[in-house]
Amino acid sequence: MIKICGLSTPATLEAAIAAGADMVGFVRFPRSPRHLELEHGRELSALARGRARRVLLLVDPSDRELDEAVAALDPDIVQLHGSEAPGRVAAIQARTGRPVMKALGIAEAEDLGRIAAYRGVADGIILDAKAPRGSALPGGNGLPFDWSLLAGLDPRLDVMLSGGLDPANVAEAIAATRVRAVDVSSGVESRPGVKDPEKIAAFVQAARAAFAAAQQDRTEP
Ligand SMILES: O=C(O)c1ccccc1NCC(=O)[C@H](O)[C@H](O)COP(=O)(O)O
Repeated sequence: MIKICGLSTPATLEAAIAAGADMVGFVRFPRSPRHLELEHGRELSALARGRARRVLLLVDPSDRELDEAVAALDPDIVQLHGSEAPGRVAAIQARTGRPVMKALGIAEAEDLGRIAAYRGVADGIILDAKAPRGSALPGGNGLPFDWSLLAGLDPRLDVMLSGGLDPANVAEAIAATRVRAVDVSSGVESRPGVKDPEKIAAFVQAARAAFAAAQQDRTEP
């Protein structure tokens, strides 16, 4: 699974789909350079319908914000990138009728302990770099975390790796962590909020090759 997050123009959305992205992410967070107004989000999401899984990213949404955004973007998946507790994740699943992925910020080994509370509740877990103190954004900061922290993770736990990935490091990240899903935003941009079609294509190509190599390693006797 490859997710390109923070898409905000038809051209870059088309570039992500043409490159073979499995998921495309749309951000609703007013402080973000990737924030989409509802009508803009509705148009972009409609372009991707049936071509890639559309992920609506929200941060601690109220029920009203949730309802408005889901009605406009009609996402296939909701991604929660704030401090939503497991009970709120379950409530959002029930309210929207959509699968919910929960992002958890990771900086040190003990942060991985939070996975247990969401396992069996969230439909997917994204491990992202914890936002630096004082950062305006809870995600999308272009910062990696220490991938070696994932060495002890239960291999049956399918997580999506995020944070500071780019076309040059995604293969190393996949080889180091053995994840089967990756997520990128800043690493395929020319500046904050501006996606670069060439970087998107390079990222998807590098990730696909690395997934294929990892799969071969798993199946070889
Ligand atoms: O991308 C944003 O602007 C954003 C804003 C608020 C919450 C989350 C946000 N992005 C989350 C993502 O899904 C990113 O893809 C993820 O954090 C990785 O970002 P990056 O390190 O920039 O690749």
